[in-house]
Amino acid sequence: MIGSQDGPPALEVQNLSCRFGALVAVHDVSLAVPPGGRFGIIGPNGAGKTTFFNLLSGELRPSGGRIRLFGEDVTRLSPPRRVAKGIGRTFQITRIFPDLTVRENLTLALLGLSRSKLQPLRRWRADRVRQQRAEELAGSFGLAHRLEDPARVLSHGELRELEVLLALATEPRVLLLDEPAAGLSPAERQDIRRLLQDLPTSLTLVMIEHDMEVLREVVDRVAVLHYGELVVEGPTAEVQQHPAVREIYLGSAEVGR
Ligand SMILES: Nc1ncnc2c1ncn2[C@@H]1O[C@H](COP(=O)(O)OP(=O)(O)OP(=O)(O)O)[C@@H](O)[C@H]1O
Repeated sequence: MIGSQDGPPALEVQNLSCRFGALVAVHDVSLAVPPGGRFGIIGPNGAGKTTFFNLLSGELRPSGGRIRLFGEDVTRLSPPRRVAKGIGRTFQITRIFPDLTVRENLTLALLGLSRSKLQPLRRWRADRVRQQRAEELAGSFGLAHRLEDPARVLSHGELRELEVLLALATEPRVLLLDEPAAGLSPAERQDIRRLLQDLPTSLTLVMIEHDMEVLREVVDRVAVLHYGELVVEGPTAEVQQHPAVREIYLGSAEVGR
């Protein structure tokens, strides 16, 4: 496994649960991801994956359990405070502003680091450090030529890349990616796979993803959620072959791909 076994895990979840009325969307889930670990979460539709992410990023409060980031209990912190502590994420539904350029979207995300969100646009442009960082980020994903284009003209694949960049702009220590390859063409999938493989090794990555090829290449361990429960967790290849997992996915192409 990538990552150190010394010290506290980058992310530790203990007995985490979330109820919506009578429905238990996440039930007593425990797992730990070491610093620099690459971790995948799979499960059929409605298994509780997005709810689990919302608990991690603070969009939802758990009904029970604990979340620790590098040993620090963040269970009760608001989403912005978790971002400040180092949890970054993308969303299944994009949060990109379509009429702003790639540069402006990135600059806005970079401004999320400070308390100066209300600076007028011309002052962002004068902020050389952030402009340089926006250019570096775009360059690292091959989006430098798109900096001055409005986000609405980007391809689906480029939008997905921009989402990852926006999350990286918050300088996360733990990055949560919600289906980064969803809806991409085979060529775009390859691009995002490469991009994810090239992320700094110090970054801890947790991603929800259906595409087993992406998972095999990017993550080293996978957890399977089913009806809100963690059914199996282990090395990607083993999990893929696990009888319980094959049964859950029986009739579905997802796990055999
Ligand atoms: N805000 C909510 N209020 C009530 N029920 C919810 C809410 N959010 C999710 N659920 C329910 O919780 C269960 C888990 O949903 P969740 O979206 O977490 O699953 P998922 O594994 O992410 O599914 P998908 O792959 O379709 O995105 C589902 O039965 C869903 O209908």
